[in-house]
Amino acid sequence: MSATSLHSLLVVDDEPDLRTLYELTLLREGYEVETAGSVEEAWAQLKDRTYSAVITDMRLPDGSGLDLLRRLEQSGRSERAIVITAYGSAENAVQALKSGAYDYLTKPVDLKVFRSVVSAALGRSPAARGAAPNAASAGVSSAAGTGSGVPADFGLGLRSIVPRHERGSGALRRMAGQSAAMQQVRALVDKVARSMAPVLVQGESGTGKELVARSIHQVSSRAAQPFIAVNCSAIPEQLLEAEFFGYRKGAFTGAAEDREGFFQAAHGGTLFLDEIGDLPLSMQSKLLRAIQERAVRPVGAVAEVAVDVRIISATHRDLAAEVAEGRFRQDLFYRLNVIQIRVPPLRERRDDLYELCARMLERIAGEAGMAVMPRLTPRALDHLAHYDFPGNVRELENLLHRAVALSSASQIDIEDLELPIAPRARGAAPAAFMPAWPGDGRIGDPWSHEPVKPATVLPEPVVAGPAPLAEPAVPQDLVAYLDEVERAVLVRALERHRYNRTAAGAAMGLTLRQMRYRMARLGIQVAGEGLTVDDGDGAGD
Ligand SMILES: Nc1ncnc2c1ncn2[C@@H]1O[C@H](COP(=O)(O)OP(=O)(O)OP(=O)(O)O)[C@@H](O)[C@H]1O
Repeated sequence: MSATSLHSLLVVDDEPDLRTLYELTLLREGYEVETAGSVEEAWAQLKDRTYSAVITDMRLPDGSGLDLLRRLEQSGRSERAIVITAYGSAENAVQALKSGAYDYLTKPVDLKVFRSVVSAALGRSPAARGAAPNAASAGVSSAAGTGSGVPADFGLGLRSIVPRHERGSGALRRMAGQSAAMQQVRALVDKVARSMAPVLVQGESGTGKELVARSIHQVSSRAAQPFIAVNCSAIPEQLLEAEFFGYRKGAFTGAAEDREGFFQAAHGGTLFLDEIGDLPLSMQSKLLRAIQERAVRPVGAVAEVAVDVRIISATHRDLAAEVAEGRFRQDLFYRLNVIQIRVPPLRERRDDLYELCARMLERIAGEAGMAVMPRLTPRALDHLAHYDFPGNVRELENLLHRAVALSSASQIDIEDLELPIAPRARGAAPAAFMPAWPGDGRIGDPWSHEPVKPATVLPEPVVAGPAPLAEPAVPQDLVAYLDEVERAVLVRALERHRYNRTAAGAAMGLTLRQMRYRMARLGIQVAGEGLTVDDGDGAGD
């Protein structure tokens, strides 16, 4: 018995010829197949037994495929559903996905696509597709264009491929925040992970859109397959087609070998298209075609290659407005926006700030191998509470990284934050920041070393008014700034290791020789039971 015959399928279509065609195709794949010609007939069979999947035509004599889908949903059945819709009826396809279909097929059904959609629905790995593009396998991104029209470095805009060891883990757990908004995001992630429906993640820069996309992938049945993240805005227009669809050797000057594109690299998995709103119109129509046909034609190739890819896209733009302005194709918008997840900016979910700080500080400290997790003083947290975070969670993350590097003690105070707003008069964090995190003083509590109950820290509720907007700080002298960061880190490491240079260096992956060099360069000297630091001009290179 082959592995596929473990799967039983119910095919529902009222046209006998098509029914037979589908049946034969599936039997040849090794599945066990039963058929029905109407909604009621199908339902009667479903009452008798469970199938692995139901493949149904949309138009049936006694109702529609959607009726069958709803019944399956309402009775909590485990079958995955695939709906076959008439050509060009995007509305029906979208409707089917929204009603819980795993995927849809359009007529006339391409049997290759048919087989691959069914096997994806059953959680079988698609056929191996050869190697990913070079840059892709290196997992590197480069935003530099060549300007010559010749793609010198394929993989432009390619942000990452989930490394094998990270697959199926992490992103959802990493997503912090218990605000109503984040709970809704999590619930949606869980719901949409079960289908193939395209998802559009909308939100300002740095809100966590990619984290949402990774979470969907990791929760989905595609988790063991690649997750390819692409930044559409980083790819020069003339390279887009080759980057997305690949190319054949000799297709243009410099094409010395066949190369697969993002679609082929994501085969069986998820393709995350970040900044989709930045794709030029010409590429939008090619992308639409690839999504509709589930096939791509590499530049210079004659034949198309079938691809099984789930698309998740993201944008910080209002895509509906872009459509109205004629900058984004309506039909593509319709295809991508089957399910929308909006990730709110940090200032709209201020309740999450406390937990975010706690989790990030814990992670930063863990990554840096610090014995004690640095904590925010109440003053510092109050200060953060009055900042609007135009760069959202990413800005908070960067700011905490910098603060950990700059603060010489295990507490992070206002000065270490370097926020571009003036500190308020000494006071409490506003009520809007009442932590949803249990302030129990454990390692995850960023407030202080002591167990602090919010009520004792927040004597009087203050309603957070709109915080003044300001440009994030940019150092006026980057070299001096980075030296300052490095100096603070070295001093802290030396203090932690009782001024033993070998131990302090080893803790940071430096040899004694490297440590000596850096200390000399930054004017740090061990003097008896302490340090002298000369941060003036004296420190030679
Ligand atoms: N809810 C969260 N919990 C923990 N970390 C988060 C959360 N949201 C975002 N982050 C972290 O913030 C950083 C930025 O997130 P991400 O890259 O997903 O944002 P984005 O919206 O995709 O940004 P951009 O629009 O610039 O591409 C990442 O390091 C991510 O891990």
